[in-house]
Amino acid sequence: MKTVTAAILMLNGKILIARRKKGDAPEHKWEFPGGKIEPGETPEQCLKREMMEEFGVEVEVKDFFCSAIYRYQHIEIELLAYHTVYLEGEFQLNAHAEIKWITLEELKDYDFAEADIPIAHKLYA
Ligand SMILES: Nc1nc2c([nH]c(=O)n2[C@H]2C[C@H](O)[C@@H](COP(=O)(O)OP(=O)(O)OP(=O)(O)O)O2)c(=O)[nH]1
Ligand SMILES: [Mg+2]
Repeated sequence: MKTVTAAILMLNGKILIARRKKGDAPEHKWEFPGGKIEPGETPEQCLKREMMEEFGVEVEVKDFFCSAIYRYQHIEIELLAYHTVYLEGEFQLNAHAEIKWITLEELKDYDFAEADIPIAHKLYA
């Protein structure tokens, strides 16, 4: 099982969501950005690194929010979601098709990766 981190990033009352690229399974789905933990990394270090790699922004990783385990056809992942705070940097799209800032109410209108659905529900509840 792969452990994957995901960022819950709120700014000005909106939450960041990112759409996966074509060819990047689960392709075209929306997610809370992040990525796989590398050897020797804490989840917090991983998420800070991923936000820099994927968007060129600095974040501070705060409290753990929730986790979800999901088995895709080729990979089983444990997704660890953390609250994060934006620190600095202009958002660049280094790894995603697009990003959006949406209200929590709007989460239900987006087609999220299966593993993210419980996280989105918990945020909206
Ligand atoms: N980061 C992230 N990955 C997710 C989410 N939901 C979900 O199913 N995944 C899956 C997709 C992948 O199978 C796996 C990790 O994806 P990833 O593509 O972000 O990994 P990574 O940034 O480390 O990228 P790479 O080095 O593997 O290219 O977790 C999510 O909300 N955030
Ligand atoms: Mg990623």
